[in-house]
Amino acid sequence: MRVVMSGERISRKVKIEGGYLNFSSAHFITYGGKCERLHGHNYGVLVEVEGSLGEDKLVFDFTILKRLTKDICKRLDHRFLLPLHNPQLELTSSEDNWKIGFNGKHYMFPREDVAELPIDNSTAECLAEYICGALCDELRAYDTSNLTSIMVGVEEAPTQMAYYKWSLSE
Ligand SMILES: Nc1nc2c(c(=O)[nH]1)N=C([C@H](O)[C@H](O)COP(=O)(O)OP(=O)(O)OP(=O)(O)O)CN2
Repeated sequence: MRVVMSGERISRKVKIEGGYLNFSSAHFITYGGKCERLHGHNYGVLVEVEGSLGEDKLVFDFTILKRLTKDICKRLDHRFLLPLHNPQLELTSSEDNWKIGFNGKHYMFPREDVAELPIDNSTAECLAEYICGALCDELRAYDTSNLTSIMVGVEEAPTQMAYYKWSLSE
């Protein structure tokens, strides 16, 4: 094993990307006082976890990380991504439906087709933050004492991606 010199810093990370780490969903965002038309994306997700080596010489088990992330993707797949906290949208729910209004335009979605998300807007940035939070909740069941950060990237298209990084310690 290599001797670490004083002042040297080692950093390690594991990354999962591709495969089933994706979801195909409908959405629109509000921005610049406007509301986009309803459309969809084939979103891709990547996760990077930084930290030191644990007892088994893993930063974190890829297999577990993939399964947890895949499960979160499944909850979003083939659904309309509803940002529950968007102040520009008028949201009305009934037992079976969500009605969404913006400046006199209205959409109605069956509840079962909707992913109700506690976010302000379904931008790639907010989706990355949501997925990161959901992943951190799931990771509570595991020993994460060696981890220093978790980053989630959400790709709307190969040309555009947003990241959210949560640092667990300095
Ligand atoms: N930083 C961000 N910018 C934009 C986001 C976002 O989430 N984060 N989202 C959008 C829209 O949702 C839009 O769907 C982006 O799609 P895009 O493919 O860019 O739309 P265009 O039709 O303009 O581009 P084409 O490449 O011609 O398809 C906007 N910005």
